[in-house]
Amino acid sequence: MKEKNPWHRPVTIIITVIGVIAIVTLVTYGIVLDAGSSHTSLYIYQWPAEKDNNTGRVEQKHHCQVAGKGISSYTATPYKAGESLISCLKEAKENIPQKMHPETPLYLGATAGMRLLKLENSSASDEVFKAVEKTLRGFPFSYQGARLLAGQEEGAFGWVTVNYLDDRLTQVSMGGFKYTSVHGNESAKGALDLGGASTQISFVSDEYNGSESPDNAVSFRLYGYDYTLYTHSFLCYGKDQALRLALSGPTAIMDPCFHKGYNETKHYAAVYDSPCVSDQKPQIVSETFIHLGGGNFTQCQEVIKSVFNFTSCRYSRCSFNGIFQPPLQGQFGAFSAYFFVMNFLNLTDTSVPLKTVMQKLSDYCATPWTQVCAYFKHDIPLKYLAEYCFSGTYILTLMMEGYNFTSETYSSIKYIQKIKNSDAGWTLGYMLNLTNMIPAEAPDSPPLTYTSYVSVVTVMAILLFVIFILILYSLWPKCNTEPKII
Ligand SMILES: O=c1[nH]cnc2c1ncn2[C@@H]1O[C@H](COP(=O)(O)OP(=O)(O)O)[C@@H](O)[C@H]1O
Ligand SMILES: [Ca+2]
Repeated sequence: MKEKNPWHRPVTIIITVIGVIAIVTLVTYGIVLDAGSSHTSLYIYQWPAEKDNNTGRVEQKHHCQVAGKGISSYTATPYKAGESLISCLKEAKENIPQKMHPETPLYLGATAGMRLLKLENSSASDEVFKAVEKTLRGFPFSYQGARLLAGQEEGAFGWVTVNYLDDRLTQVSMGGFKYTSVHGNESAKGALDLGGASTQISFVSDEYNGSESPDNAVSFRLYGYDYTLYTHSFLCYGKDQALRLALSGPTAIMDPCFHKGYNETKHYAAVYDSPCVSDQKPQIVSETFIHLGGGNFTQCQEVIKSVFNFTSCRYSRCSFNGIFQPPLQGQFGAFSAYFFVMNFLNLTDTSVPLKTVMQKLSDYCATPWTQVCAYFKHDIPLKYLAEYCFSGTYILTLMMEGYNFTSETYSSIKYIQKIKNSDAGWTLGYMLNLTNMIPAEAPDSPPLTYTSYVSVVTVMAILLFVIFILILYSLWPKCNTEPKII
């Protein structure tokens, strides 16, 4: 009979131990492309493969900014919208292990730029989506669709992201365990998202159950707790479209929202080729106008106020343009362009009194363009630089006049870019929803945290291995040192 190799079993055990550790530390990935009005971003998320239904486990692994403009700008050459995504998708291939590619879900969500294009020319928007889909399908990931997000979805998923990353979705950590606790409305944080073509406000309010203006209600059941969220997306009130609204009046020539000394010849088409303002196009023969800066914060505020309509409200209370809004409640996270603009202006600290914030912005707006340009032109793209006075004034006016924040409640807003290394925005909430990552019901018993789980399995595997070696050692044939009695 053939003798068994005594090393077979330890080798098998070592392989098993490595296998167990590999399984528990396996990582799953997901990709979401945010096709915004101004540009597209690709985000890769990762999370441990084994599901323990805990919150706060998904994190952003990689971010790639697509070169060029948003996909809605490629109406004349839709195939270029698809091509523009290739380099970021290649980066995604490099950042995700090859064997995981086929099971990595890939989503693309388009927001207000494509919403406007659909209004303007729906067949052009179909062509852009087709081109984008063709490119996405050409990559080895698990393509899950490219679609237009409704404004409510954009607002609601932004809210989910912020509250998920902030660990506010009804779970608290205590001594290594996560317990479900009745957090709900008291601890949920509102979300304010400012884009180029639309802006979203989303929050929970004890005074809103969805019965008044049901179009603004989004209901979730997350971790066993029901939330009814108030959300509204204002199309045309992102900062780029709002600038067009502000420019499209008689004030277009001497613009108080631009620095003194700013003097640019612009095409009327560049202002009016958008459904937000196309009906206001002046009947003028000339193709261009001169855009002159006046650098006056107070006058700029007045111009911006004029783009909001406060005249009619058929509900108990409204924000603007006749849109219902319940009373503001709790803290708010303000992200995307809110952060970019206020961060540039050095005004992200909301514990500073609002009066001081306004004074600083007023001083900035009054700074001559030559001075601003000389100071920043090497670090900041000129387009952004020229618009920061307008954008800062727009943000404060939107918050104070539009959404009814006051000098007291202003400090409840926090300007945020990232939470725990993940960007604040709708993409993470969108993926959590589509991958069913957030369960409706809370786990029955307090589960072990992932780290504790991996530690316990590892320690047990090592212990088993040591015990096995000891047993093996005890059974090993030994030289008998005792004198043999023959
Ligand atoms: O560094 C920056 N400074 C100022 N604004 C920025 C910066 N980076 C991005 N933005 C602005 O943020 C906004 C992002 O909007 P996005 O492209 O997501 O549109 P959407 O959400 O309305 O579809 C745009 O107005 C863009 O110009
Ligand atoms: Ca956006």
